[in-house]
Amino acid sequence: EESAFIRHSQEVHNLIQWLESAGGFLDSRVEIRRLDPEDPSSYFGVFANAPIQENEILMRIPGELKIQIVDDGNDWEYDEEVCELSWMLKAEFEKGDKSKFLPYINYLRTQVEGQIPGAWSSAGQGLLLKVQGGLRINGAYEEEEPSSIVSWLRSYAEEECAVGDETLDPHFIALTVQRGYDSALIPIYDMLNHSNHPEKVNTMTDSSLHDFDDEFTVQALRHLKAGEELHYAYHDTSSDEWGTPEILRDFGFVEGYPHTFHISDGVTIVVDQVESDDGQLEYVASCLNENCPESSWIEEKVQALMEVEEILLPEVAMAKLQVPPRELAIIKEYHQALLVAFSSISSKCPDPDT
Ligand SMILES: C[S@@+](CC[C@H](N)C(=O)[O-])C[C@H]1O[C@@H](n2cnc3c(N)ncnc32)[C@H](O)[C@@H]1O
Repeated sequence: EESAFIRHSQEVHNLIQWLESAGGFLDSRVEIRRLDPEDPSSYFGVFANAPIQENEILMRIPGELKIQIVDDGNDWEYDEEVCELSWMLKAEFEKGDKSKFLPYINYLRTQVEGQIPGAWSSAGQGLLLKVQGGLRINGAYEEEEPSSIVSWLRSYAEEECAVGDETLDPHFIALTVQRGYDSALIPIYDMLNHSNHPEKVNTMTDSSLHDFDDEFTVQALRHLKAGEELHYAYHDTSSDEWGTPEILRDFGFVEGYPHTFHISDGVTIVVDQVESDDGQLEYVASCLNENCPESSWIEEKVQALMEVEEILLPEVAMAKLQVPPRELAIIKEYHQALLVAFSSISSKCPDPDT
């Protein structure tokens, strides 16, 4: 009993009941549970617990369950959407039991603060900035300062989303960015985790995604095996400028391979991990359109990352910098991802002196 409770959580149970009572649907072969059912601190994901055929409907979310910005016929800018949706979320939190999204709000209340770099401790933010160095970060429309990987949230809270003198609690902005889909927060669907690995992306949504108020349908992209986790790609890394650093900024984790780094206009490094003939895992890096950065640039980056590793990581290990363990683990993963990317691409980069 106890373990079933930890596995599913009361909040998730209530969420599914709410979905069904509103005329929505979640296939009984689809289970929402913690990644590690035995660990009550692990996060949630969505799994197929029996085989499912290609194209079968996995879930249907009625339009009225979505928290969605009002379609006023205007083309909203990205930051306007994020701010508007975040204010709407705050309003629902403040309605208490009177929110018509109560089961959803109660689930979101379980989400702790500090999940994304913008909400990390200042020690964690400082260390991440050292790892990031001058590496490019993209916004919705243009390049941002590399430091915006941590500073954007505060800037949204105090500037972009402020209304007059009233600033917005950054936690609502973080929740919206981590879980929102364009102009909407979509309960249940937002329990799916991210992957951009071609073999792991296994769900698709219908075109009603961008239609206001419409019901929202998720289908199996291919045959699903029992036990498989359901994923979709939070960003189409081939068509927009969101790569591994931007996923870290917005969602608070280092994605699995393949990794993508948009390092300057028209220059993108993609790194994949593949199994070689003798069964070993190895990294294969390439530059999109064979547009590679200069070798001196790569050398500089590798050098800077080695310095961070040699000087900072042991220091942090001695707890001098007091970076919380969860943040440190993510920073180390990111550091490693960058080092792998730059050292594996270097042999393919032109040396201007030759
Ligand atoms: C839309 S929610 C997905 C549901 C979430 N895991 C939960 O427990 O409610 C997005 C958040 O889930 C986590 N997440 C999603 N995909 C992940 C992945 N591939 N690895 C690690 N964390 C991931 C991140 O915290 C992210 O900000």
